[in-house]
Amino acid sequence: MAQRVAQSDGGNKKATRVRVAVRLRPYMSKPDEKDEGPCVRGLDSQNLEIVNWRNATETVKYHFDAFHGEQTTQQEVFLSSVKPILPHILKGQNASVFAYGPTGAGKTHTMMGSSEQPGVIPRAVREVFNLVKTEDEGWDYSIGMSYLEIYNEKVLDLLSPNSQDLPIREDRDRNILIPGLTHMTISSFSEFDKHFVPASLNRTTASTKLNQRSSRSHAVLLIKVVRTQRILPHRQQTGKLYLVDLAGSEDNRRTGNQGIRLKESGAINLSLFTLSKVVDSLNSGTAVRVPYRDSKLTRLLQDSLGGSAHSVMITNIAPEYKYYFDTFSALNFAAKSKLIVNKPFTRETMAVPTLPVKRGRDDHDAQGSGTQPQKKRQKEERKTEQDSSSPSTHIHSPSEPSVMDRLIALEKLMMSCQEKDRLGMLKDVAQSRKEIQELKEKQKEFESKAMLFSRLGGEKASAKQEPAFKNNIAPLQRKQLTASKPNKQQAVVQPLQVSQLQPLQQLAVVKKQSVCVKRKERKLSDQVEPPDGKENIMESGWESQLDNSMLEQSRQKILQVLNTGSLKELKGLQQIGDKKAKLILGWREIHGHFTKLEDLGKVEGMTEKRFSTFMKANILSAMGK
Ligand SMILES: Nc1ncnc2c1ncn2[C@@H]1O[C@H](COP(=O)(O)OP(=O)(O)OP(=O)(O)O)[C@@H](O)[C@H]1O
Repeated sequence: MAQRVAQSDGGNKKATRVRVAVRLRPYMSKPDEKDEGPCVRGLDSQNLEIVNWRNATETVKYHFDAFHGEQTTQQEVFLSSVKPILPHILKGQNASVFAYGPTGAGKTHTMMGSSEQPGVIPRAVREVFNLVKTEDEGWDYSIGMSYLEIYNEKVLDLLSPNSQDLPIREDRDRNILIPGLTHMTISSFSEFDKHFVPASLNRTTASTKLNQRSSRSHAVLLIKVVRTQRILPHRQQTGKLYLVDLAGSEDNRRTGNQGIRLKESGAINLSLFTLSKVVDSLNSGTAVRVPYRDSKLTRLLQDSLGGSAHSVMITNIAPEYKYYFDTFSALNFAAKSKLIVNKPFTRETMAVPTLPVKRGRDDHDAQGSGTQPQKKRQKEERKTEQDSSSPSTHIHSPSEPSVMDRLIALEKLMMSCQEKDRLGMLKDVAQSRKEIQELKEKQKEFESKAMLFSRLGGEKASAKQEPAFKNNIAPLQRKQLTASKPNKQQAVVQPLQVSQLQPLQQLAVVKKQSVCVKRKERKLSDQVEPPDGKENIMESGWESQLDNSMLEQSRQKILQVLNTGSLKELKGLQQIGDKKAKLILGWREIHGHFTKLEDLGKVEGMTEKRFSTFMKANILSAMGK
C-alpha cells in the first residue's frame, strides 16, 4: 500500500500579475430612449477612453492587457484572454477567469454565451479536453466538475439544487475546500454539457429594469484536472480552473429594485464592495490582514486574487450613458486589479510506502467537521506534510549534507518507533525542514547579490554604450506622435492627453488634457506625467560639477535603498511618495533587484524626466547640497 506525499515547488513560485481585459458590449438603445450615443469607446487593442463627467469636453484614458470592442466575437475573447492560461491546469497549477462589471453589461454573455455564440465556459472546458488528448503520454488524466452559486451570502450547490448553505474551509496548504459540494467526474465535453446546462437553469435569475434576465447570484464553475504518472513514483498533479460569472453591481435608484430584489442587490453589492476592499488591501501592500473572510465571494476567490492562481479578469462594460457611473467605477476597479500579483505553483504528490499508523487515531480524527472522504483527505494532507521527510522527498530537497543526514537518520528511526516517539521526531523533522528552507533562501540571496555585483562591474565598463531607458514610456503628448509601445507594467488610470481621434459622438472638440476625475485618481496621478507640461525641465550638466567618487557613492546608496528599502525607507527618498514607493516594491516583487539606477525607468509612471528630477534631488540631498 502507498500513501501520497506532498511535493512543493514553493521555492520556485514565480510572480504573475492578474491579467485584466475589458469587453465593451454593443450599444443597445431602446426605441423609447433618447439616443445619446456611447460614453466610452475603444482606441486600440489595449486602450479605451471614457467621457470625463466633470467636463464633457475631456475624456479619461485607460490602458489594459486587452480591450475587446463591440465587434469582438466570443471566439476572439476566448483566444486572446482565456486560452493562454489553460495549459497551466494540466501541470498542477490553478487558474481562474472571472467576469466583472455592472448589471446588464454582458458578463453572462461572455462567460456562458448561447448555443449559437458559446462563451468562455463551454470553450474553456472543450479546450481542456483537447489539451488532455494531446498531452504527453505516460500520464492518466481525470477531469471533474463542481458548480455552485453564492446567493444572498449562501453557498448553494447547483449540481444538487436542494442542498443547504455549504461551509467554506481552507486546508493547511491554503486550498479552499467546500465540504459536501458535489464533484462529478466527466469524461467528455458532451458529458459536461449534460450536467452543466440544467444546473445553470438552477441559478437564481430575475428580471430587473436594467436586465430582463439578471443573475442574482455569483456563479462559480470548478473544473479539476488530476493527472497521475503511470510509472513510479506515480507523481500526481492537481490543477483547478475556476470560471466565475459574478453578479453585477447595481445602483438601485436605477434598477428600481424593491423587496426581495433589493435584498439580493444588497448582498451582491456588499460582496462586490468586499472584493474591492480586498483589491485595495492587496495593493496597499501594508495591510496586516486582507479581508478575504468578509464575504463568501472573496473567501472563494482568495486563491485568484493575491493567491496562487493564474487569473484573468474580464471587465464587462456597457456604452450607454445611463451606465456611465457604473462603467466608470468598473474601469477604476479593473485598473487597480491589474496591480495584484499572484504566485502560482504546482501542486504535486508522490506515492510512497505507508507508514504504520494506529487505526484508533484515524477513527478519532474522522469525528471533526467536514464529510468523511474530505476529512480523510485533509488528514492525509496533514500527515503527508508532517511526513515530508520520507525518502522520496529527498530527491527534491537540495540542502546542506548535515541537515540531510539528520533527516535520513530521523526517518530511519521513525520507521521503527512508536507513535508517541514519532510525534516528537516529527517536530525535529519540521525544524530541519525550516533550516533547509532558510539555507536555501540565504543561498538565493547570496547568489542574487553576487549577480548584482558582477552586473554592476560589467555595467561600468559598458555604461557609455547602453541607453539609459530601455523601455521608454511614451511621454504624454500634446501633439500627434507615432504611438510608442505602452509599458508592459502599465496598470493605472491614464489621464487623457489631447484626444487625437475623432471626438466621441455629441462631444465638443477636446481642448485640453484631461484631469483625473476623482480625488483618488488624482492621487494616482503622481504616476503619470502632469498633463500641462509643467514638469521641471532639468538643466543638464549638473552632475559634471560634482566630485566623481562622491557621485558614484550617492548613486550606490540610492540603488541600495531601491533594492532593499522598506516602504518607509523608499518614501524617505526625494520625489518618492506612497504610491511610487509601492510601485517600486511591486516591481521588486516581480523582477527582483534593480541592476542599475536607470532600471527605475521601468517602474510605472517613471518617465525619463521624472527620473532625472529624482536623480538630481536625491544625489544633491545625499551630498547635503
Ligand atoms: N458582446 C455582446 N454582443 C451581443 N449581445 C450582448 C453582448 N454582451 C451582452 N449582450 C446582451 O446584453 C444583455 C445583457 O447581458 P448579460 O445578461 O450577459 O449581462 P450581465 O452583465 O450578465 O447582467 P447581470 O449582472 O444583470 O446578470 C443580454 O441580452 C445579452 O445577450
